[in-house]
Amino acid sequence: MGSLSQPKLPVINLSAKNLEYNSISWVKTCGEVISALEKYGCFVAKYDGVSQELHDAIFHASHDLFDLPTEVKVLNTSDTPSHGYVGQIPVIPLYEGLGVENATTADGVERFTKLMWPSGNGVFCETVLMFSKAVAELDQIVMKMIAKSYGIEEHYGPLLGSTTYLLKLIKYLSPQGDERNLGIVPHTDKTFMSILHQDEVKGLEIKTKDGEWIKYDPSPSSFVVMAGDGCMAWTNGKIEASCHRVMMQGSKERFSLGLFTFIRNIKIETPQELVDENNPPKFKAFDHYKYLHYHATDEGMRSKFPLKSYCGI
Ligand SMILES: O=C(O)CCC(=O)C(=O)O
Ligand SMILES: [Fe+2]
Repeated sequence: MGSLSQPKLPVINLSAKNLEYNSISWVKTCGEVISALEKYGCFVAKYDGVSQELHDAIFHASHDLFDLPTEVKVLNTSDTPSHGYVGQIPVIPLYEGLGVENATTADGVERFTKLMWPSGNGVFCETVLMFSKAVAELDQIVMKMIAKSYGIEEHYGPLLGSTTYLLKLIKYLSPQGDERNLGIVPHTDKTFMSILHQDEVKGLEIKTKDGEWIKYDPSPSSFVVMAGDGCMAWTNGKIEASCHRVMMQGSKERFSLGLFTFIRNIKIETPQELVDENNPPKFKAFDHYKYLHYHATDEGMRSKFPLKSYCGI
């Protein structure tokens, strides 16, 4: 495609008021969500579950967090690869991230807050919990739509019951000089679903199936809803995880947030409804956390398509 037409991601209104379950507008929106996910593996959701005040508060909280000394931030460790503190990585020197595990529960957020601020930080704790819960609702709206569209609603119940939420707070330094610098290398998320939100500094790019990079234009009421490898396996590849990267430019630092879902205790397994002679099964049932550990091995990191290397049929 020529440079005249800037490709854009579909924008879909998922605000609560026009989304009564199974209403005419719900069914219509459902169709838009599925076609966007099948085409791009992601879309931009307009969502009013996070107010402008909460948007301001969460980025304020994020600035406070990254202002802490590195010795404190590295205390955030995790048994799961890339769930704790990630920073000072030679291939992505601009990137720093901290994961809050079980971010939709008071216990999870309190544990993280206590680690970072032993004497407490009530505002941080409340803000993170409120933001995570609001964005988790958006995830559940989208998941219900996927399940309904594919006629696999009965399989969504157990999945929802086993869903855990990781909130990742991310900061990118501005590149030195005026080149475009890689903030994060092209990848697909190893999550089930990812919902990304950010401040006004651009940089997120999504690759289309034709290999073009779409530049995301952020706003406080916009969220990028993106399928991860887990969703790809569950839907038998009908929805592909989208490849994305962050390119940093200019003199401003960039702050972003990802609410990431993972499936604990049950295997991710393609429902029989999505398998027939024209659609043979593509992935074996697998344990999501074991997959995350596999991805962190040399073999997993070298693989061009780790989901396929791990559990492809
Ligand atoms: O910063 C962003 O917008 C994207 C972050 C990302 O892709 C990730 O953490 O997996
Ligand atoms: Fe990502």
